[in-house]
Amino acid sequence: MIEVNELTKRYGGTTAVDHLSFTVRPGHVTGFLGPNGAGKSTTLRLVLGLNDPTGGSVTIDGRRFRDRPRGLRHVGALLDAHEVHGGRSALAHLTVLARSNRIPRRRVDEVLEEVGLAGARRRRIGGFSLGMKQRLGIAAALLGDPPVLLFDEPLNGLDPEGVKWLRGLFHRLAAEGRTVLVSSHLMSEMENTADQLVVIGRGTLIAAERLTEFAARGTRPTVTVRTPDPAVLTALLTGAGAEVSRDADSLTVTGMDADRIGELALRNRVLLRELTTRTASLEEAFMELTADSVEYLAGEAR
Ligand SMILES: Nc1ncnc2c1ncn2[C@@H]1O[C@H](COP(=O)(O)OP(=O)(O)OP(=O)(O)O)[C@@H](O)[C@H]1O
Repeated sequence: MIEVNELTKRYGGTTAVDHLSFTVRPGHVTGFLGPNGAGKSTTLRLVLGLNDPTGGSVTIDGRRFRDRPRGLRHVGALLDAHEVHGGRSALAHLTVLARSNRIPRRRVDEVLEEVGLAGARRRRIGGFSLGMKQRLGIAAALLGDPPVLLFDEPLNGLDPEGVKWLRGLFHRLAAEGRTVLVSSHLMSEMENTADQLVVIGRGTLIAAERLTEFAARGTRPTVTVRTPDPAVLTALLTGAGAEVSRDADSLTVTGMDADRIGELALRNRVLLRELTTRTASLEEAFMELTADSVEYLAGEAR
């Protein structure tokens, strides 16, 4: 279990992580989501003890990561796929890691096979594509067969087949009872990957719940109605407790379902030309929830 407690990290005047608290449990794939600059990478570095917090604490199974001997056997992490020695082969890179963590040599062959790099094991990493580097980073994370795994934007650079494979791997690792934390800035990437979510914005917690709970809360359906009598229908709907926004002959209604809108219209002899229920996508719900914490907006002053 990873416990993040009132974690804070400041860089000069920038507060990257701000009194952040959440728990990541074993047996689940937990998606760690937030827009660019939300503080995801900083948090993962603090979990791994690569940086010191300004305040608060992080523990893994009750202990700080750096207090553990042979770290890779307890926590495996992919942080930055480019942080590898380009002159080495995949085989040499993993062998060095295995030796320094006292991991048996046979694990190197097993993880190379697992991530699909067995055929490229003797090639220089410098010539690897981004997707291949991601696979190598995943191999390194798996090397110590650890119960806790952290992945920072692991789907970056993978082709659709690679994404499918990695999702399957995450599910298997979680089903084996491991703790799996996967960061992304795209809800669409997490939709079929994670079953738990931790959402942050500007270094603070926005949501920590099951994906299904997030979906139920964030994707309130709206109904689009077109009518030649928009003013009359708007008055009827708002009178019955719905929220209505109007654009010419088209109304967008929340807080009332299509069946009830249809009944109200019929009873009051208002002609309808369209009655469409629309459920916002998870991605839209995520964007709405994090809108206030997006740091860089293209072409728009905030
Ligand atoms: N070493 C550093 N020195 C100064 N500021 C930093 C440093 N590392 C991170 N920051 C700042 O902290 C904030 C959070 O950055 P972080 O990389 O953790 O976000 P992120 O959620 O991982 O974003 P992304 O999705 O873009 O990778 C940003 O404003 C960033 O500029």
